[in-house]
Amino acid sequence: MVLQKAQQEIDQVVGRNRLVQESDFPRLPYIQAIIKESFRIHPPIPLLNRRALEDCKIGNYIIPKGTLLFVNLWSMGRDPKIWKNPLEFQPERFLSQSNSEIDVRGLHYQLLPFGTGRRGCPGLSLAMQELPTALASMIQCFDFKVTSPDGVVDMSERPGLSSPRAQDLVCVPVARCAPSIVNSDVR
Ligand code: HEM
Repeated sequence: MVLQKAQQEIDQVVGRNRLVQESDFPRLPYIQAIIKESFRIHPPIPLLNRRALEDCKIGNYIIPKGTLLFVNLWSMGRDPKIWKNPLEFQPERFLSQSNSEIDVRGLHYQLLPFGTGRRGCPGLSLAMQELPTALASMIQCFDFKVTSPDGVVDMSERPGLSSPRAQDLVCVPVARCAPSIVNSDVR
């Protein structure tokens, strides 16, 4: 299970006596893979758009000047021509030799959660500095008990600018570390 594997990684690298911190991130490849896999299957911004400034040809398509183009990140993330078992949440795919080089900085076109080029997201560095630590500390400190009767998290989405969930996620965080680690020395 993904959550247990992530907890194991954090327990091995950081332990439970101090809170995970930014400098731990390079030693937490599974957490990095979870973030990429989440971006692949649930891109926070599912469509990029561009307007063609001049006539151009992309593949076999003639794009006339002025055309509004949409890049559908959501469907690229679920395309079986690009990803094996695309509908399965498998962070391990980013640890395999063939995919381990793929990052989110706009150079690998199969995974563009922050867009790419001159209009790519200027908040990328801030987001990628904060996100891993926020996610890793939640995983380190809590188990998450799902409250639905069947124990399954419904990941379906409804239409919307930022891939909103169809059903709210309701779960109960259960502490797995002593509260004192929040005040532990940062080394
Ligand atoms: C997980 C976090 C984030 C994701 C997934 C994300 C994603 C994106 C995407 C896909 C775009 C469009 C890029 C393109 O068209 O090529 C964008 C644009 C933008 N983002 Fe983010 N973003 C995130 C966080 C942030 C943060 C933290 C900031 C600011 C502190 C920010 C500020 C902006 C701005 C100002 C633009 C418009 C850039 C332009 O049009 O030139 N974003 N973002």
